[in-house]
Amino acid sequence: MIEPVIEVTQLTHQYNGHAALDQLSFSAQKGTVVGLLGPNGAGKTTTVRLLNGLFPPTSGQMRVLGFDPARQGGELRRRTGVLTETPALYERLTARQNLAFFGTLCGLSAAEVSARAQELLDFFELRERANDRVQTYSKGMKQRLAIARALLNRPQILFLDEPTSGLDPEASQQVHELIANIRDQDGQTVILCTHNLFEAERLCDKMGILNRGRLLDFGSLTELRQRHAPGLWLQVRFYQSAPAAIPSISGLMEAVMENELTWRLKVSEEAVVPALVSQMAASGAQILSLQPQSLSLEDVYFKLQNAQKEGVQ
Ligand SMILES: Nc1ncnc2c1ncn2[C@@H]1O[C@H](COP(=O)(O)OP(=O)(O)OP(=O)(O)O)[C@@H](O)[C@H]1O
Repeated sequence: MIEPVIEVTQLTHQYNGHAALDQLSFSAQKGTVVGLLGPNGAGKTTTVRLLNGLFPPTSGQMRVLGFDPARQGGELRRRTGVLTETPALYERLTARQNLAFFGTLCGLSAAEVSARAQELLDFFELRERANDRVQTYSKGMKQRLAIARALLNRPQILFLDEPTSGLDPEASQQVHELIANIRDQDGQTVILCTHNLFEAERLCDKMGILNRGRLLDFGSLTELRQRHAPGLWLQVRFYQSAPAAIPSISGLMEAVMENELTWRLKVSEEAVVPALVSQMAASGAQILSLQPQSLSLEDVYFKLQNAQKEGVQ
């Protein structure tokens, strides 16, 4: 079995008696992207701070890369990289000078700093502008440089807090590709805090959905869908005419007519689909197309958040 790089059990944190995190439990495996999703104030940033040992939790247990962050924060932080919501870069220095400065702070030698900076400038496509002051960069370039800064020490875990906030779609897409590359090429674990559900759906292998410090659920999108929105919707389009009746096979949960030639059918699982198609064809139906319609993360997310609001959870 693969050892988790992060293991959190019943983690609770209060600021001045106010609970920011309440009994949070989850784990993250090496080489995966794990998302922490939730509205403002859900507890995402607090989780990142606790996992990096910036302060101890009120209660609960954590292991990160085998360390106890509350007691071994310094050792742990040499092996993690953090991009905060407001990344600190020196605007009057160039990208290369910024990387050199922060690399030296990480304890890299002059030769290591220069080689690593060059590697990162290439990877983040900043080479051409490496000797220009950061104040002349676009927001997307600054964000790429900030992620490069977080990667200087070759961290085993990279924490990214809202890495695409304020970026335009092109710059966001570029950052998404970089995050996927970081996981795929270097086998690093990425903890991604985000409000952006499209980003989470695209990048995360597993995700935790938080609300006011409570974890509403944790899993892959497939697992979350199975738990909170079971079944599979199919859109079926017929050629010229729809059948008078949709056959009642076992596993067909709902049938809704969209228009004369289009039906939406909900089945319990994919395995039921071939029998449904055969029965419809046997009854003379001419099927033009059949399109499975997966629920998006957004559908699942709002189902969970709304259930929480209504006190169902
Ligand atoms: N230093 C602090 N002192 C007091 N309360 C705090 C502090 N930091 C965070 N909180 C509170 O803890 C709760 C969780 O905040 P946190 O910043 O962890 O949430 P978040 O999910 O990262 O939110 P956002 O998406 O807005 O960054 C909020 O109610 C917040 O007001």
